[in-house]
Amino acid sequence: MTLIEALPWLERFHGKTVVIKFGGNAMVDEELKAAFAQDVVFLRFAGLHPVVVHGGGPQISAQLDKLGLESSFTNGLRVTTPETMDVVRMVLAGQVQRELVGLLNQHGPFAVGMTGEDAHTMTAVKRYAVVDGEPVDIGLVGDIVNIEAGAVKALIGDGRIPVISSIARGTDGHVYNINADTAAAALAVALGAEMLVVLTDVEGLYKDWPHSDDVISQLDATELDELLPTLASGMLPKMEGCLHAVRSGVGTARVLDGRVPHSLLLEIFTDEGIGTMVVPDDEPTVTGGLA
Ligand SMILES: Nc1ncnc2c1ncn2[C@@H]1O[C@H](COP(=O)(O)OP(=O)(O)O)[C@@H](O)[C@H]1O
Ligand SMILES: CC(=O)N[C@@H](CCC(=O)OP(=O)(O)O)C(=O)O
Repeated sequence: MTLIEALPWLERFHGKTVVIKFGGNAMVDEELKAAFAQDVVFLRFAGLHPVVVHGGGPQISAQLDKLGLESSFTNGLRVTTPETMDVVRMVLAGQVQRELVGLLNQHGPFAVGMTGEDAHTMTAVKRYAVVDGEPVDIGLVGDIVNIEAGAVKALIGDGRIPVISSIARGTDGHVYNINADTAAAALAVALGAEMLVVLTDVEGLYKDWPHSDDVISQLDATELDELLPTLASGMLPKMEGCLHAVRSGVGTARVLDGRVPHSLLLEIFTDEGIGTMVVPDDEPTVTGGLA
């Protein structure tokens, strides 16, 4: 990458909000985590407004395991008992979020951690999984029904980098566990973000997974809508989130390989788009990272 190649992208994205979802599977490697923190701080210095929403599924499962508690998933969502919820809250807000805040703040006083509970940022209602057309009770798993983006916007306005755990306050007094992809997409919409970037542990959206590893480099909302019923659990909330985002005003939604060091910078500031980019329906086909 030559530096000058970045100029059109710097011009285009200056002052724009980018919501980045950092997935639990992409955050198991120490060097990758540090490279991710560098990229996010780079975006901040380049004049963009990065906002991080993080997951931590593998880390929650590991802690449950240590405590002798079982992890079980229905349609990719963790069955969340009150006991499980305590562990989810402890691991996401107390461990994963703290670690990301620490890594970002090695570069300056930027990151401020919060959960969706803070300042009523995320409000949820109970969500049921649907199995064979029937609703299934999966405990304290929530669907976001409202976002109060004021606190996040105030942090952005103050030059900070918000780091948000996917936990929401319920209107019924409970605390809800939210899939982090869903939370990131909802926040991107509420912030009117230019871009939603989902970092994960595969190259992007595979065409015919698990039979082939051909990555779909670009598709529009209608094409994605048609593909959704064929997707398996881990990818489903990601691609549903991307679809919701581009249909609700977010410029583009991208799924990137978090295992590639600096994939975030490569995607945003170079002409070679990597991973999968979802564009709104009326967007002309483009090459590279530009949408
Ligand atoms: N069509 C697909 N393309 C790519 N990955 C897929 C697809 N369908 C299912 N997957 C699975 O989804 C996983 C990513 O989801 P997940 O494990 O929830 O990641 P994260 O922890 O980053 O949120 C991949 O590792 C892969 O096993
Ligand atoms: C309801 C639900 O399933 N919540 C997720 C929240 C964390 C998450 O989404 O983490 P990843 O992005 O690393 O998968 C969970 O408990 O695992």
